[in-house]
Amino acid sequence: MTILNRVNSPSDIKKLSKLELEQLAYSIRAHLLETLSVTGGHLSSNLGVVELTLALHYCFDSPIDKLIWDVGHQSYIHKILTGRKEQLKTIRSFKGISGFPKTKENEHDVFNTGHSSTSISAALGFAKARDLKNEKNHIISIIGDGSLTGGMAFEALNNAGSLKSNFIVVLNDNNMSISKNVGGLSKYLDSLRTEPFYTNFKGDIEQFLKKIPKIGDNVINTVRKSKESIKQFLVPGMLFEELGFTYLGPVDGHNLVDLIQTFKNAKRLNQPVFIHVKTKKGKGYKPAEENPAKFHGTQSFELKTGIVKATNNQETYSDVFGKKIVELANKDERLVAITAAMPEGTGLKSFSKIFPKRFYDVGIAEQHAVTFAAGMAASGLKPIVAIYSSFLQRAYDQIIHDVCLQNLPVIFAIDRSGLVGNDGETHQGIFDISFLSHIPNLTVISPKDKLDLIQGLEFAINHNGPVAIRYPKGKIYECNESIGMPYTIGKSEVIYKEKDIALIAVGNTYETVNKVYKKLKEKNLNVTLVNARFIKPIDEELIKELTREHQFIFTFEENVIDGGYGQKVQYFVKDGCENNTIIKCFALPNTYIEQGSITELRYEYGFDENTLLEKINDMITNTKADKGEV
Ligand SMILES: Cc1ncc(C[n+]2csc(CCOP(=O)(O)OP(=O)(O)O)c2C)c(N)n1
Ligand SMILES: CC(=O)[C@@H](O)[C@H](O)COP(=O)(O)O
Ligand SMILES: [Mg+2]
Repeated sequence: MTILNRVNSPSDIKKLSKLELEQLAYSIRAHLLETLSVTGGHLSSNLGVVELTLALHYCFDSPIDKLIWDVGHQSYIHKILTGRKEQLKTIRSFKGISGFPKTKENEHDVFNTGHSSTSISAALGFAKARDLKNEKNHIISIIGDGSLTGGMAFEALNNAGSLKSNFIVVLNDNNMSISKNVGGLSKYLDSLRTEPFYTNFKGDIEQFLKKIPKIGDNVINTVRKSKESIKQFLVPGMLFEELGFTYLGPVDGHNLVDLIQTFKNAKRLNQPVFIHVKTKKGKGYKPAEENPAKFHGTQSFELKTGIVKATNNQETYSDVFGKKIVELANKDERLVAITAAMPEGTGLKSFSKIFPKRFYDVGIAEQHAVTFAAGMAASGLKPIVAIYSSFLQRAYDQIIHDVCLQNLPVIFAIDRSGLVGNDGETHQGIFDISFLSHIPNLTVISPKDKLDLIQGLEFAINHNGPVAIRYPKGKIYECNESIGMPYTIGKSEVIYKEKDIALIAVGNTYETVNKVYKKLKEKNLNVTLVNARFIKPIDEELIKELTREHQFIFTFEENVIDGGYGQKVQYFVKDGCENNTIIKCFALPNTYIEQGSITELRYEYGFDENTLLEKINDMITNTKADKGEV
């Protein structure tokens, strides 16, 4: 029986001795590793915060005190300590527990997260509300060094410094985002971590200077004249002090005694406190310590060796995108690539190695990435900004105000469009068609397969204006019937042209729709099959033509129904065509879609081949019956 068996809630750890806490940290790591080696998940970040989470729950009284986890991918230990250790095996799975904090899941999850850099703002909101209500509790935001590169974190720090009550920001600094952290701030934090002098310096500046032979007295005299500037040199965390925080640290984030002492001190201060904790990403598991990025978000793996279980090395959409832009960059030296802290996920790793001077990782700063690209485009370059669909939501105004209003030739490579699966609500890329397809000047395309993605990127590079090209997570689809029709703006790709029933597939839905098409053909129905390709502008000429010869047009998209492609078609047909063609849009409901595998979610939301076929058949039969045709 391990000590973890005795821990079912945070109150159970408050009575433990130092030795027992250390044993508990060991048991938690073992439990985490054993479970995640089967389920997969965000391993490295969680291994790095075992002691930090233990110390937080030891010192504070959750859920009265509020622990707000930035991104929340590192909240697994918090989940283990708050009654969910058995459920950990269901993490990120359909109907299981979420990989992020969820208020509906547990009272200790006080604020939902998933996207980065929100925790300080949210915590400050809690703190202000507490003060207004005259309540007495502690509010703690726990943010990583990667997430601190997000602008929102600074907006919140700037706002928080004036608070006159207790508010704690814990910086979990492991020098890593998913990949190595980037930028000036990271260097600044690094300087605080690497100078042991700073770490130990707590005393009187003058006492210290006196110890320096000869130089000391002179320096003191100068210093007396300029107390602030010497503070600048010698007080660690001056940046945070200047923002109005009391800076504590750096603290060894794997030393429970130091952590507990620091949190106890921080609790006593009636003001904003910034605690700088240094941790090692992947701590306690050699393969993850050696390669934290690989185990940041991992599939299942063999515990002994750290070998990630076979994914058959399947080529993904991100891989194809990454290869193609290297090829395009070889031909066009104006092409540059930008990522917001996702070089691996977006497939830009090889580009970064081949063209280091034309590659920019700007940190977790999607808004900045877009406007940065706009500046480059305005200077004659061809920037490609590769951002996941859900993270691009952040940069809505920058897309409109900085890029599209000026009709600048920025290419938005939107990865993870559509359902992404296990990350759940915060990460599903199901809003991009709706939030992009009404923006003037922006062309929006959604390729159906590998060849189409390649052609789409060629089109985007040659187009003189902003283009958004969206493609999904996972294995690339190669369509045997791919005809590779050349790209013309606003023209769909007609794969088979008949009469009566038209199926128009948007992007990745083509794979399933193609199967539906074949089943309908087996029933000797007359079916037209179209790859929409352009979401904006839509192919009005084709749609007009289809309404003349088809009783039904069915559209398919992995996007919420409102503001989607199907509604655009419906609107156009109502407004611009004279026939009575029935348009039925297959899309996702206007809701937040939980976690699960992509296949499970497609079943759940009726997007699998059989359900679609059934619905289409029913619709055809009912309509014909209404018309007295059967
Ligand atoms: C807005 C946004 N952009 C990108 C991401 C993807 N992302 C998740 S975790 C992460 C790295 C976070 O680094 P850090 O905060 O230092 O935490 P660590 O993983 O090092 O523990 C990134 C880039 C995200 N969740 N949200
Ligand atoms: C926590 C987070 O936002 C990322 O780690 C995300 O889970 C990455 O998703 P992919 O695994 O699809 O790259
Ligand atoms: Mg980090």
